[in-house]
Amino acid sequence: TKVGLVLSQIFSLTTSEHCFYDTITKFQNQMITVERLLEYTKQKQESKDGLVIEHWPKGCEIRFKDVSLSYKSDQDHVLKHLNFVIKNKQKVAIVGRTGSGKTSLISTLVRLYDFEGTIFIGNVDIKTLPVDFLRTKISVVPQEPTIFSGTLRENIDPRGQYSDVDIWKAISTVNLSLFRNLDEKIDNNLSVGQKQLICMCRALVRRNKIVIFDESNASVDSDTEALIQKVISDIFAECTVIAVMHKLRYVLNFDLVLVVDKGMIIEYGDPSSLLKKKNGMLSNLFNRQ
Ligand SMILES: Nc1ncnc2c1ncn2[C@@H]1O[C@H](COP(=O)(O)OP(=O)(O)OP(=O)(O)O)[C@@H](O)[C@H]1O
Repeated sequence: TKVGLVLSQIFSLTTSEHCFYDTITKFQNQMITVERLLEYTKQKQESKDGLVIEHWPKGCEIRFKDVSLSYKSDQDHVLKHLNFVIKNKQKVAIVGRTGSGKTSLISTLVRLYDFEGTIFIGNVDIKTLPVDFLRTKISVVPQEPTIFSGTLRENIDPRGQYSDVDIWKAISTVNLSLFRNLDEKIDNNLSVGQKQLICMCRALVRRNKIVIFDESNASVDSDTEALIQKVISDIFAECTVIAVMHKLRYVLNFDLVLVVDKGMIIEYGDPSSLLKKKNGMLSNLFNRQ
């Protein structure tokens, strides 16, 4: 439509010519949609094999053992031989320059891509679990949260598993005061921060013990940012939390910081010690903000 409008302004087109370009633009958009759908049909199906383990995970220690990842076999690795341990209930911030591999690292935990090496959660190699089962046990709050065109209830509890009381409890915990009714349709004009808070409600009702948070690159107002940090440190106190952080203002709230660069771990330790390191990568990133 925009292309049609611009063309009509440049060439001072008549209404019928304007309609013609409008139709062409719509047709082009529909062709892109068809192209995308065809791409999806070519995607390899994920294997659903594996063994469900009752009451897994008991302890939520996460252990990466020589984990590497490349998106395509003919491309360089974006994660290179990662080895680290996150203890049960620890809160870990992952930081690094743009493109260093932070989002790729957290995507391995829900097996979004095939990686080399082993990730143990609660002493179980996650490749031995059915992928759907694994994903129901880990809550992910993505950088660009998806909000379905539906009600607040459908967005927080898509499978209709929880009571109104549980859902309201989650909403009030994250202080989402915007809503009066669970069957209210969600307006897609919500801010990124508000969408992330709705994703956090999904995590809260499911009571998963592992929460992954990918901070948005978009600007989030300071109140919402503070609220998100409070949820991570206080509300998810009993969970193991891994949070990709772009803004380093709240980095001292975390037990540990893992600094990645070019897919490798450069520093891993408690934030106050790392910030004291002269010419350390965390202190350099921190001072630059
Ligand atoms: N789905 C993908 N397919 C191919 N390459 C990808 C894909 N996702 C990320 N990459 C590449 O992998 C590298 C690491 O990207 P990643 O998104 O993990 O970095 P990041 O540290 O999270 O960046 P940012 O801070 O900008 O979010 C980049 O070179 C990126 O271009």
